[in-house]
Amino acid sequence: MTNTPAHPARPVRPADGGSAARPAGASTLLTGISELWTLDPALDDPARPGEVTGDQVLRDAALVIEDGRIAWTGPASEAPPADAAEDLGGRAVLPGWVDSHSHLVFDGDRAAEFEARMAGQSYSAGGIGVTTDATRSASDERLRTLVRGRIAEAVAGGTTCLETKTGYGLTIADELRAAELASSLVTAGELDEATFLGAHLVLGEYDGRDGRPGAEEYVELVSGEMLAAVAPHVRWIDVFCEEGAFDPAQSARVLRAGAAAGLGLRVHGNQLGRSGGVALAAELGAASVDHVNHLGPADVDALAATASRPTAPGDGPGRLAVGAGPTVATALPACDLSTRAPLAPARQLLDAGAMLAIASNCNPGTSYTSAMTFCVTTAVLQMHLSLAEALRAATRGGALALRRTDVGHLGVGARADLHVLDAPAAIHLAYRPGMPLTHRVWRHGIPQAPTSQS
Ligand SMILES: N=CN[C@@H](CCC(=O)O)C(=O)O
Ligand SMILES: [Zn+2]
Repeated sequence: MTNTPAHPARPVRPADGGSAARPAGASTLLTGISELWTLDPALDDPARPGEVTGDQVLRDAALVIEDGRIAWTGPASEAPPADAAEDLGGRAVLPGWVDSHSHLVFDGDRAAEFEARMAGQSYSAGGIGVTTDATRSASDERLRTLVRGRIAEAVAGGTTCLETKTGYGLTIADELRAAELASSLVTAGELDEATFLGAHLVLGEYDGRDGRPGAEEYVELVSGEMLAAVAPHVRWIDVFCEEGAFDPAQSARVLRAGAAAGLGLRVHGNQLGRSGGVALAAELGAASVDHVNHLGPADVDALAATASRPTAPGDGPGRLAVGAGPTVATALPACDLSTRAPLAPARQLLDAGAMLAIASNCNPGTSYTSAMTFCVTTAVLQMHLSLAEALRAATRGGALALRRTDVGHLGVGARADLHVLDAPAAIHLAYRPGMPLTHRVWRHGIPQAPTSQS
């Protein structure tokens, strides 16, 4: 197998600027696909949940996009006619990455903090306050421009489904502003999921000294008035359950209030130590617990035990109920490297039977990158996952963590979110680390701006 596509991409019919320009109902046939990772859930093996089966990867394949959805996949020799066609030149096609964990609503960077860390300092939650100051000072317009720029970066790297969190406002007004921004971008189809993270840090203004309110009063605010203001704009609530942030009792209080408000639960847990976040997430039925660097055997067992929890239909097409199903363990490889933390034991989690996702955790403190491809590469090279395991975790795994069935795979009816590689096989993602392998991206069936020479 060579490391270049079999032949250059060649439009079979003239490029017309994308399906956005085509009439509704127009179909596009993509051929020249050397390897098509459909990861079609209809072909899952019930005896091996969480694994990629042979039928879920097609060779010499084709697919049809219609109305922003996958309308057909199969062998190229059996491809049906379509209104337009494009030859992808012998490239591999994957579902777009599902990045189930990012913090894109912020201003400022923390390069100096990062540099100090590379010189030996350890990460602590306190830096969140630095970003909170910068974010509060940013105008609405500036914040929107920054977030949209970060989304564009993520999409250029093959991400087509993106969650993001509030958490750098930490007052009612500032958290509401971040939630409204995220929610407006979800409505516009630029983001996919929005999460309330008022429980990110107890700022110094809640130190309980000299008549100032204390941490418990902040927890009261987050789970009361702040939650009430933000909840209409988000689907999820998250909490940073860690020493220096929120302890398990405080975290439980916030999460229970979120659940009572109809939100799904997410947890930042066991990042800096055995914080109790994993146990809490499993106990409360969180959809995901993220970081998971410091796990004891009981944590691994608790996550694995949730894997058989059934999901339930949600309140819209492509959505599952937020409160049913496994607690997905979400590894954040770029964050682990950027904080010089022990890598999350993804191999051990998979071997134990836990559900796994991989996400970027893009944020200015611990992981200033949205490069999901880098995360997948790292998971293979450093966390000892197979390419299929890492690829699945960064697509289907993320979708499960977000309780979505419309993304993370290319089964018929799925959102037409495609990641075309400048390579004949997906293993090149790990075989050629760091190379710009994203050739083309389709999101909602719409081709995005080309990202590499064809
Ligand atoms: N750990 C908590 N929150 C972020 C970091 C936030 C920051 O340091 O600004 C994370 O997921 O790593
Ligand atoms: Zn995070």
